[in-house]
Amino acid sequence: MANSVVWLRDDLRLADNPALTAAARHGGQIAVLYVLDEESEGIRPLGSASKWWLHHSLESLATQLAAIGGTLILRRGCARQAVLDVVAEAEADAVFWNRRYGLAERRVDAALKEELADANIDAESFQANLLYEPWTIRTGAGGPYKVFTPFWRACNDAGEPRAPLSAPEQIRSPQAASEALGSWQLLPTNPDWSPGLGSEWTPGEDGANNRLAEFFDRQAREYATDRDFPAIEATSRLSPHLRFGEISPFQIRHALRSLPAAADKDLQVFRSELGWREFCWHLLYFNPDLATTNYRPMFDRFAWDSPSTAGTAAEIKAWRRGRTGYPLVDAGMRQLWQTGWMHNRIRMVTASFLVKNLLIDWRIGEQWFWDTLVDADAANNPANWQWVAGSGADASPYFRIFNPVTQSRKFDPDGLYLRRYVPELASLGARSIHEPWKTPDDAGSYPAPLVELGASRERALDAYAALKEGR
Ligand SMILES: Cc1cc2nc3c(=O)[nH]c(=O)nc-3n(C[C@H](O)[C@H](O)[C@H](O)COP(=O)(O)OP(=O)(O)OC[C@H]3O[C@@H](n4cnc5c(N)ncnc54)[C@H](O)[C@@H]3O)c2cc1C
Repeated sequence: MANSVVWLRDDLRLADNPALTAAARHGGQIAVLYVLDEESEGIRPLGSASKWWLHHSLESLATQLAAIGGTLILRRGCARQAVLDVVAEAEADAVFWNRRYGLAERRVDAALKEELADANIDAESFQANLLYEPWTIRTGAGGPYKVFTPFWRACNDAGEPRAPLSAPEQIRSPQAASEALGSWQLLPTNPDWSPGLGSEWTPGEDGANNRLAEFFDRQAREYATDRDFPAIEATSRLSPHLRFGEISPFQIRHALRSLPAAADKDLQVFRSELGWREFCWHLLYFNPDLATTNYRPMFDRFAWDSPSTAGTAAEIKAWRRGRTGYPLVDAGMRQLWQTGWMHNRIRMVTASFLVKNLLIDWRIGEQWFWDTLVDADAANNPANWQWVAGSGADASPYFRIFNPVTQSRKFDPDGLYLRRYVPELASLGARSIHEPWKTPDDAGSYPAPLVELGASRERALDAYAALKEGR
C-alpha cells in the first residue's frame, strides 16, 4: 500500500487535523513533516518569541506522535524541495496539508500542488485553522467585508461550523532522516531571556487543552465583565496556542456548546472575539500587505516622526523597555518582555501611546510586537495595529486617543497590575500610583513622563487634521 506525507505548518496538533485524518484514511505509512522555511519568497521570518514557542511546540508534538507510533521529520530550507525530498524518501503517492491564507504561503502551496500533480502525486488541502474560509464570506455586492459587525453576522448566517475530528489512535511512519531540533537554534542564548516565558506557558496540544479547560472551569463565566481588567486572569490566553494551531477554532467553538446557558452573555462576547480573529484573516487574505501598507491609503501621507532622529530613537527605546514614565504603558511593555504576552486592553493603550502620543509609525510597533509576542500572528497583529493607528479597516476613530492615566484608574484601580510589572512603584498607594510624577520622592528611579499627555494629544490631532485637509 502506498504511503503519504502530512506536511504540518500552523497546525501542530493531532486532534481535529483534517490532513492527518485524510492520511490515516489513505492507509500505508505516514511521514509527518515540519519544514522551517526561511527561504521561500515573501515568507515573513518568525520573531524571537515565536521561535521559542515553535521549539517547544515541536518537541511536544514529537512526543505525542511517538505515543501513537509515529515520528516527526524535521527539515530546514525551501519547503517545496523539502516536501519533494520526503515524498521520494517515503515512497509516498499522496501529500496532505491544511490551508494557509497569507499570499506568499498560498503561492508556495499552489506551485507545489502543480508540481506534485505533474509527478502523479495526489495533493489535497483542507480547511482547519479558520471557521470560515475568507473567500466564502462576501458582501451583497460580492466583495470582501470592511466592517466587523456585518462580517460576523454573515459568518453566523453561513451556519454552524463542523464538529472537530478525533486524533488518529495509531499511525506508522516510514524511515526518513530528520534534522535535530536543537540544531535549528530557535532558543535564545547569550542572554537567555526566556525563563519568564517558560514559567508562564506550556506550548503544545496538551497545554492548549489545559488552558481551555481552565478557562471554562474558572473564568468563562465572568469573561464579558472581567476581560478588561489586566490584573484578573479573565481571558483564555489561548492566543499562542491558536497561532501555532495546537488547538483549532472548531474545537473551541464545539466545546463552548457544552457550557451552561447561564454563561450565555459571556460566551457570546468570547465567540465574537474569535470572530475578530476570523475578520483579521479575512482582511489579510484580501490585503496581503497588511503588515507593511496602510489599509487606508490616505495614511500614506501621515507625518510620522522620523525614527532616525536622536529624539525619536530615544522615545522608541523608552517605549520598548517600559520606561515612558506612564505606569500602565510601562507595565504592559514589561509584561510583554517578561512573558511574551500582553493583555488586550494594554495592547491598545501601549499601541495608542506609540502611534498617537509619540507620533511614531505603527509599523515600528507592529514589528516589535512581532518579535516579542508568543502569539505574534500574521493577520491579528497588523490588523490590530492599523485599527489603533486609524489607518485600518473598521478602525478606531482617530480622535480616540487612549489616556493611559484614565485607563489605569479605570481598569487597574488598586494598581495591582502596575505593582506586579513596575516594582519601583510598589510602595505608592492606589491613588498616587497612576501618576507617580506627582509624588516624585516615592517613585525612586522611575522615569519622569516622556511627553505631556495633553500637548501630545493635540499634536496628534493636528497631524490628523493636516492629513484630512491635505496640508
Ligand atoms: C496592537 C495589538 C496587537 C495585537 N497583536 C496580536 C497578535 O499578534 N496575535 C493575536 O493573536 N492577537 C493580537 N491582538 C489581539 C488580542 O490582544 C489578543 O488576541 C488577545 O489579547 C489574546 O489573549 P487571549 O487569548 O486571552 O484572548 P481572549 O480574550 O481569550 O480571546 C480569545 C481569542 O480570540 C482572538 N482575539 C481576541 N481579541 C482579538 C482581536 N482584537 N483581534 C483578533 N483576534 C482576537 C484570539 O485568537 C484570542 O486568543 C493584538 C491586539 C492589539 C491591540
